[in-house]
Amino acid sequence: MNSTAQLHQLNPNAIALCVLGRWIAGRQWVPATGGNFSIRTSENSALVTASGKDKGELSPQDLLPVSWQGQQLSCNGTPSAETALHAMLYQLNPATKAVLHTHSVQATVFSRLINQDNYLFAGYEMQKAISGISSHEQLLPLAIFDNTQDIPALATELAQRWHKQPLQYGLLVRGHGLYVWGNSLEQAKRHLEGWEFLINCELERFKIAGLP
Ligand SMILES: CSC[C@@H](O)[C@@H](O)C(=O)COP(=O)(O)O
Ligand SMILES: [Zn+2]
Repeated sequence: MNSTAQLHQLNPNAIALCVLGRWIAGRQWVPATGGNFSIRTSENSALVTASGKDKGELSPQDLLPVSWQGQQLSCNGTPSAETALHAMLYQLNPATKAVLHTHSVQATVFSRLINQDNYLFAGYEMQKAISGISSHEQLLPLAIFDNTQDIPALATELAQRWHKQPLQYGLLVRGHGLYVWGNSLEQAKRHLEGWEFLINCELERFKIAGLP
């Protein structure tokens, strides 16, 4: 490992991200090496989890320095297979400091029950867990994208949709999982819990009231 990589991994946020990974894994949201995480280190770089790692057992050396120029990524190692989506989220909003991707059963099932490319949450106090939302009466959209193994294509689609309407700190990939982000690691964690809570509420409601 070169000295720049070692310096990045001494970043206190790198340790905080490893700790958060254990917390997320404890909720069964990253089974079987699923999911990936990153924290921004500069305008055009981030530490990204190495591909194929158990995200509940990360140590700082599992966070790889990645930099980007548009869709061009560079890294001395094999970062997450979904790094292009992280890089796109950082490029779409310079304030974004952390990105978390999870594979909870609930988010995965919910994403398969919704055929539209957006689902509107309304009426939940917990919508206020998402930054910018101040009332349960405010509509809160969650964007849903079809899954693909072509992650650069998904990143391009994300950018196209974002330019029409910026997303609200979360998106679902159908049959795959949830992405959340935030202006700090703590905010990204709050968005993760918030979106998971809202998705669970709607799933419970569908069981009683039927699908929308
Ligand atoms: C367990 S397969 C899941 C992967 O295909 C992918 O969706 C994922 O989230 C983890 O990939 P990774 O390359 O480890 O970041
Ligand atoms: Zn994934």
